[in-house]
Amino acid sequence: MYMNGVSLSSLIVAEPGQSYQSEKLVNRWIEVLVDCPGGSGLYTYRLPDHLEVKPGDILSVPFGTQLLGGIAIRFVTQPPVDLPIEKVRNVEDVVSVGFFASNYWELLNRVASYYYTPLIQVIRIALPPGLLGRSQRRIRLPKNDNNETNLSSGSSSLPFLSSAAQQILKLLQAQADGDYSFAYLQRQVKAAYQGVRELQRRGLVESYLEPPQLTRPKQQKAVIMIGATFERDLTIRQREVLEVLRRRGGELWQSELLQICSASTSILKTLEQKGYIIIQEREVLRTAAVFPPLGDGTQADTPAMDMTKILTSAQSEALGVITHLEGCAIVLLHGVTGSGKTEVYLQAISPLLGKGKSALVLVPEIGLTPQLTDRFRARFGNKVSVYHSALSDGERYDTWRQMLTGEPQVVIGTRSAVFAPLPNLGLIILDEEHDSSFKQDSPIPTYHARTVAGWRAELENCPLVLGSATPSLETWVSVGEQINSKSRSVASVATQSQSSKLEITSTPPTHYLSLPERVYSRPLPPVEVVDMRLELQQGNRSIFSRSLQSALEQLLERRQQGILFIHRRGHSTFVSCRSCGYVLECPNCDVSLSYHHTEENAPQTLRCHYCNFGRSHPQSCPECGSPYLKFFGSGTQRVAQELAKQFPQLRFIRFDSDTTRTKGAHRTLLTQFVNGEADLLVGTQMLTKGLDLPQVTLVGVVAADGLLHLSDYRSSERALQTLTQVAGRAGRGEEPGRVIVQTYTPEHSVIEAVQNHDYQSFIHAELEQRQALNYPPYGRLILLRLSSPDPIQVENTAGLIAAALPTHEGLDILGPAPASILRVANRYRWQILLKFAPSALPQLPDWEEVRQLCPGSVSLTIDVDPLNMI
Ligand SMILES: Nc1ncnc2c1ncn2[C@@H]1O[C@H](COP(=O)(O)OP(=O)(O)OP(=O)(O)O)[C@@H](O)[C@H]1O
Ligand SMILES: [Zn+2]
Ligand SMILES: [Zn+2]
Repeated sequence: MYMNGVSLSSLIVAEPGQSYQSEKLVNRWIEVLVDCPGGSGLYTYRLPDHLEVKPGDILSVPFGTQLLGGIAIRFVTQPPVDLPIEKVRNVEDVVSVGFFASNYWELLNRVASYYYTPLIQVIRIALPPGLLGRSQRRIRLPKNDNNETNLSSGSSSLPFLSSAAQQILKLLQAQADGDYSFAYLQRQVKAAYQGVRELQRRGLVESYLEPPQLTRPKQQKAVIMIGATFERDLTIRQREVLEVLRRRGGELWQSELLQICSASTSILKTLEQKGYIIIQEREVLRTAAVFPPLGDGTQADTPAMDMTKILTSAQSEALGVITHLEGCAIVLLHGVTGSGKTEVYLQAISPLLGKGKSALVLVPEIGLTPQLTDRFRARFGNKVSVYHSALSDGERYDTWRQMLTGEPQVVIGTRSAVFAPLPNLGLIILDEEHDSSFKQDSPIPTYHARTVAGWRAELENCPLVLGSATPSLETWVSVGEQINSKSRSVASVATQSQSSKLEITSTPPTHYLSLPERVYSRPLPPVEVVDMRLELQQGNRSIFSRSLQSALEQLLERRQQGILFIHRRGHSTFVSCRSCGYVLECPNCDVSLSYHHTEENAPQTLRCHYCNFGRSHPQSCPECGSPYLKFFGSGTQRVAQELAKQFPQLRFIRFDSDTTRTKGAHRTLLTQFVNGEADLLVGTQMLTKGLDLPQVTLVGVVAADGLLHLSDYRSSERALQTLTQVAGRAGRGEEPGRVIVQTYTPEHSVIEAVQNHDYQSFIHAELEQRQALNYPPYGRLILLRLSSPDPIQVENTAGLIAAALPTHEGLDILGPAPASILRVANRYRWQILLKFAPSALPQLPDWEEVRQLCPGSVSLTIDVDPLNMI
């Protein structure tokens, strides 16, 4: 397999065939993963005697009328019962031995076994779609040491070869590169298959799998401004568009410009005709569509101005530890919000690239990445690529190939990027490691990128850095606990001036590194808690407390910017009738519908946040006909409406999954905000994840209560993380910040911890509770999720399974119980929770047997270490 003139197989195969799981060649049946349009899956083939195959090899197999590439997955003792033996076809050949580097193959196997998932499902997430189907088997003359095609051996014909072999050799020698597709040779030469085998045996030719050619580079329209004066012939609208373009330096992608201005292409055509702009097709590397940098260049790091920063002493101490690590180690970088963790990452990666190594940077959500990607790109230029599931197949494929070149590079991606096939990995960074989006709930494997990253670091023998201002309790216990119990006597970590570290000698070694202060010793913002019960008692019926109202007014006066955090998107969480109390519900799920009202003239809709069912908002109650329908609970839209009513001069941008649905929307909205086109950013969870906007001085939490009262054992931890993170967006620049948290339960321990910036005391109290109840990080959980369109069958099956589970000490079986929302998308859901001490693991049931208890209509997902219990 060759790409860019480099042998792919030599890159990704460390030691071909050495440490694959040793499955003995006792069976003649093998399951092969075939992946092409029209047929994707695991198929059973017969192994001819003369072929030696190991799992992980690339084979060529007949499929319909084609010959396709496939990955050997595992040997089986017999073909599936429904497949008559005479119908089983033979593996045609081995194309590439050890396609996967052995440690990568080992990683996939570990994921499969820990998450009780068939290996094929794991390979599926690791490989870009359609890889095998699009690849082509080729035959070539071997290269000599100078990488030139070795033609000498065959300049005269070799009499001991069969005629097919001679003909093939002749064809290859006549061709400049000595290289043909196997399909071509088969058309040209009779018995080409035997001929090729014969030549391969004698080492006269090689067989390899060539991935598809890069599809035509993607072209995208760019708008370029020409001429600087605006004449009278312009409408106001046209002038606006030009103004935006000018403010952005005179060049923008057309799609982006249209999005910012909410304009149509016709306006650009007119401007082009009038000679103000030109529209040009430009080539974009699909992996690198990040032009232009966020903002006007004064806020974000841009190539022109980005410089390695002089580190604070805590940063440089942390960096020193990280850069001196040898081999595998797990590092918790616990830095308060705005302490400059990203700068540590950047400087830790920099020397690696020089040594020919690559780095993997995992982030929670793609909404976060425009800023982070810009920073990395500013530092490392085109060595940076982005890999996440929202990429198109083509983009994913390009990036995947780019990684396999082995060039030292930095890959930034979301959880699935933990499988990015980077050879020569020197460092893995998992930023905002506490974030639950690193966990996949479905489909299987229900992996946690942090767990997989730990294995990967071990197998690649490189460090893993887990960064957070609010570390997860899991990480805290595995890395930070010891240092923490020591420093508990220290008054408060925030007053420690030096970073502290501790090495715990276990395998792999762990390090706790702390950045207890913000850069330039900027203070963490004071947090004011407002008791909304008192507001109401004192006659304030607005959703904004008096305190928040005056802060918003101040914001306007001082021309500063702020963020308003709301727990939910949409307008209201439910709509009900004032006359009869009827609540509008989703016909498919057991939840109420949320009211959505997107724009001035858009139709008002009711939407289900679980299955996305939508309907128009009724004029009157479907039950009693009363016209008085009332909205309860406030989402982002409602808050936006209230803002518009109470603060008409305040310009705001809504930042939630409703407004960031289109590609590039995150970037566009943030750019507008950075450029001062709005005073306030109003949004959900998305705001909490790593945004670095120095001009933000005010953060308001409209209602903390929605976060506090979720019914699972992690809700306090999660609430504190979210609130601390959102509070941490304030006061990151020169102006000090302030935070206002509105709540009906100001005495809640989470609220107190946010107010005092005291994460550690909270952790201790929380850990004690977890330990008492044997919840993670002390005990382990496995959640069996059952669902079916048939309510009776799923309940019965849940009962059957629960009864069949082994009972022994140390294994608690909770349930079966209906899920907290029984029906979603017309499927009824039941669950069984297994809780056990890690040592109980070997006595877990045989999941295959458990699966057999499920009738066809009931599906079972085994969620290992579940985070989301709904
Ligand atoms: N040594 C330094 N000197 C000056 N500025 C710095 C330094 N280190 C980082 N910064 C700047 O401080 C700001 C905050 O840094 P960064 O975004 O990395 O914080 P963080 O620790 O990741 O915060 P959070 O956890 O809240 O996302 C950034 O604008 C960054 O450019
Ligand atoms: Zn009614
Ligand atoms: Zn629904």
